[in-house]
Formats: sequence, C-alpha cells, structure tokens
Amino acid sequence: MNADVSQDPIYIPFTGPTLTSVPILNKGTAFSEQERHDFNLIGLIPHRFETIEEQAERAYLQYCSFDEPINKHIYLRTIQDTNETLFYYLLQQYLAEMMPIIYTPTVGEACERFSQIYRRARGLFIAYPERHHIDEILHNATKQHVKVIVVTDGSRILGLGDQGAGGMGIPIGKLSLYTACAGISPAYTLPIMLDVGTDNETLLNNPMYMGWKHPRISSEEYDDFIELFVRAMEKRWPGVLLQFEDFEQQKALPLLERYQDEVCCFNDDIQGTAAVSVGSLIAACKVKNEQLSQQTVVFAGAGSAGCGIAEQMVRQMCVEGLTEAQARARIFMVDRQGLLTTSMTGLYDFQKRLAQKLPTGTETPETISLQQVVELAKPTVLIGVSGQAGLFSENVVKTMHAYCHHPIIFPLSNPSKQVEALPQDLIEWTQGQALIATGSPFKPVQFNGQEYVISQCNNSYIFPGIGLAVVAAGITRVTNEMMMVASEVLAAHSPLLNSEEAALLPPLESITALSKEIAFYVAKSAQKAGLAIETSESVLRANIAEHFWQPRYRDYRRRSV
Ligand SMILES: O=C([O-])CC(=O)C(=O)O
Ligand SMILES: [Mg+2]
Repeated sequence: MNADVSQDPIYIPFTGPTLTSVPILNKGTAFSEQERHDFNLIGLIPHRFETIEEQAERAYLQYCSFDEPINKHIYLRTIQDTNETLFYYLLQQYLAEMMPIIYTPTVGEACERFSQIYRRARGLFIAYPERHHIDEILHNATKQHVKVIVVTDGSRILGLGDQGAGGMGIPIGKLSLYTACAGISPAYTLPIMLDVGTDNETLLNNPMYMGWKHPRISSEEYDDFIELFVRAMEKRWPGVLLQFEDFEQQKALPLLERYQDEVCCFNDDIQGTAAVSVGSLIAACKVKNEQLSQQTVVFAGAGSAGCGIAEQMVRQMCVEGLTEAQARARIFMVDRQGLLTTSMTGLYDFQKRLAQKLPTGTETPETISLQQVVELAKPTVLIGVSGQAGLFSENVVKTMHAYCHHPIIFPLSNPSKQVEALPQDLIEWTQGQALIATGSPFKPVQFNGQEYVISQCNNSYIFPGIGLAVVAAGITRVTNEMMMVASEVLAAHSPLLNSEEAALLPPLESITALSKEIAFYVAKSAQKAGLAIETSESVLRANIAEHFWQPRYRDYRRRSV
C-alpha cells in the first residue's frame, strides 16, 4: 500500500503578504498561531483562528446574499482566486447547488460578460502577437507541475458562438470540475486561452474588450500557431493531458485528428460529449430492455459534437453485432440544410460519413426537414446538439411519440437558453413517457402527481474521471476505446436500472465515486493497450486514491529560499 502523504506538512519558501496572495497556499484566518509566527503573518489577518468549516459558513452566508447567478459566480471566482482550498471545500459541501453557478449555464454568461466582470488573472493568455514569447509565457505560469490543461480559442463557446478572449471562462470552469468531481489537485491544472482574435463584432466594438482586437487569423497562420503551442507545451510539461474545448466546427475535428496520436489529448465536445451521451443511451435502452443497436436515431445538429456522438454510437452498435453499414443506416443527421444525404455538396468529411443514401429514383424535395425525417424514419431516439432553442416543437415530439411509446429525447444544447425543448414540455407532450436528459441542469418536472428528475447528460460525468486516470496511471494517449469504457461504467451506474422512480444518471453527490470508477476501468484499458504504466489492480486503486486531492489545509513548515 502507498503511504498516505496527504497529512504530511509542506515546506514553503514564501512569507507575509506573498504567502497570503498565493491562492493555492493561502489559508486566511486558518493559519495556526505557530504558522503566523513562522511566516511573518501576525497582524496581517484578524486575531481569531478559524477552521475551514467556520470559514465556509461565512462564505456560504455571503454567497446566499447574492440573488443573481452571475453575482454568485463572481463571488465564488473571487474566493477561488484568493483561497483555492476554501473554494473547493465549499464546492464539496454544495456541489449540486454550485455546479450550475461555476459551470453551465452561468459560465456562459460569465464568458459573454468576461471583460465587464473581470477581477483578476487566472491561467495563461497566449495572444497571437506574443507568439514569439511562447516559452517565456509558459514559464510565467504560476504553477510548475502542470498535469492537466484545458485550452480554448473561444471560437464556439457552448451554444453562444465566438466569445473571443471571454472564452477563458470555460477552461477555468472545466478545470474546477476536474478538481471538484475527480480530485485532481488544483496545483496540477492550468487553463489556457489562445487569443487568435475574434470575429464577434459586438466584442470588437466594445471599448472594454480585453482580448486582441483583431479579426480571427487565417487558417494557415492558425495551424502554425497551434503547432507552435503544442510543441512548446510538450517541451514545458512532457506528457501533460491536453483537453481541447469549444473550438469551432471546422477546427475541432482536424485538430483532434492531427494530435490524438502525437500527444496525450482529447476533444471534450467531440469525445466527452459522445461518451456521456452513449453512456446515457445505453442506460436508457437497458431500462427499456433493449439494445442501442435496435434504435433508430435522429440528430438535430450535425456539427462536430453531433457527428462525434453518432460515430461513437456506430462503434457501440457494432460491438452489439451490427455491421458498420447497418449501424450507419439507423442514424439520421439533420442540420440547417435538412437531412444530410450523400447527394448533397459542401459537406465536411466527418458529415459525409454519416450522410444517408436515399434509394435510387427517390423524388426528394430540396430539403428534408426535421419534421419530415421524424415522420419517415420513425426514430426511437432524438438528440439535440443544434444550439437552437425550441427546435423540438410540439409537432415533432408528438409525431415521434405516435410511433414510439417510450421515446428517448436528449436536448443537449447548452446553456439552458439554447435548449431544443424544455423538459416540462417534453413530459407533457408525451404524457410522461419520454426518457429525457439535458445538457444543462433543469429542475424536476411535476406531471399528473408524479415527479420526474431530469438528468444532466453533460460531459462532466466523463472528463474528470479520464483526467484522474491519466494522472494516476501515467496514460500516454487518450483513445476512443477508453471513451467507450467510460460510457459503459456510466451506464452501469444508472440509478434507473434499480428503481423505476430514479433518475437516468447518478446524482451529483456520487460523482466523485463514479469518477474513481471511470478512472480505474479507463486506466485498466490503457494498461491493456500498452498506453499506461503496468500495475496490479490493487496498486492501481491505491494510486487513484492517493492522487485524489482533498480540500483540507496542510501544515506548513518554513523552507529557506
Ligand atoms: O460545457 C458544457 O456544459 C458542455 C460542453 O462542453 C459544451 O456545451 O460545449
Ligand atoms: Mg464544450
């Protein structure tokens, strides 16, 4: 067994205001009398020593004094930037309440209003005009032992489009979940914003905008810049896990394909969303005593997220015994231009693979709408990744329900204001028969005297556990196979499999336990593939437990510089 090092003292070279200004080390009033003497802190903090529980009580009272979610967000971010241990302690106590504040949907507004609500820098901003200083920038990071990076270029933030430098809210929020949901020490995490300009006119015309006021760079400049970044990052922190987040459609998949075999990376919107969606679908099918390979699936939205989910479904259907052609024939992708068909021009490569071949001689109208596809294909599963609010109309949903008694409907677009249909409406239109999961959180729905818990089918069920696996087992590459394993673990933990009244996905209260399970099975699959350090199962479990950081103050001892 590995020794528990989480109780050992830490040796600190800083004193006085320098120490209290480092968020990861600051304890505020929780510095002991001895530490106050040893680190020149006497008089810099109020007299009375407080425990983290007492500090959290005050912080929670202050948090509750704000009515608007965005103000709660700003308040929590301020605590994160002053005392990270207290921030994560609060999240641990109130995860279900605070997750929508630090993550979707409120983080969307925080990105949109980034320059207005800005308080203090966090992470790294790598602006294109400063690219020649990239090594210096990476060395300026306040953290030395980075193991997980979330990077965005702000070009497609949730369903909110180009948010330029404001997109930084997303890497910050995602990394908070790495810690809150999977115990990755905040000392190991680093959010990065690649500021390559913005095409958002509102931002360019906003005198307060804090990013590089310039249209987005050309794709050639862009590719060179990303290459520069990836190489510099690998040199600075070899083996670091790189999560690509919220890159626009035409960039996301090419970037993933270019780097997935070269560095330890994944794209959360493609692979994380696919894993959580397929996991939720496997669970929903099990509830109906069916398999995924028996479903007919319609997607509204054929971007990189939608196509990523569809490809993962194809893999799962093949595992269940279908041929690839049979699997693809069961999946219908509908985008702005209607159903994707092989006769269409101008499709991306990743869309072409999922386009439907219509029987020869079929008279087709210019576009085949979502409503028509639902009428013709009679889907049992409807997935929304369109970013278009209200797209699942009453007519679409009732048509689907007419052919399928228990339709599975996942309106996944984020944040909440972009959702394809409100859960309340879906329950009413289907007389409570639909199995629903959404991308953003929604309150339970009351209908005919029954309460329906709405599960949040969000990649936050997946990526934290993947990160824990990488950190604890030294995984060198993230593969689709590992994502599939994560889906299976999620599906196996569906509470609905054990009780008809329960939710489709596990409650947030059990997400840390789930992340550890995902980490264990993902790491095992990586070991089998030769992509991680070989260990016995018990050592692997112990490594996962040891890497699981807890928000508790450690004792400090003085270290001379
Ligand atoms: O951040 C989220 O809630 C899920 C996600 O990755 C996205 O919508 O881009
Ligand atoms: Mg995303």
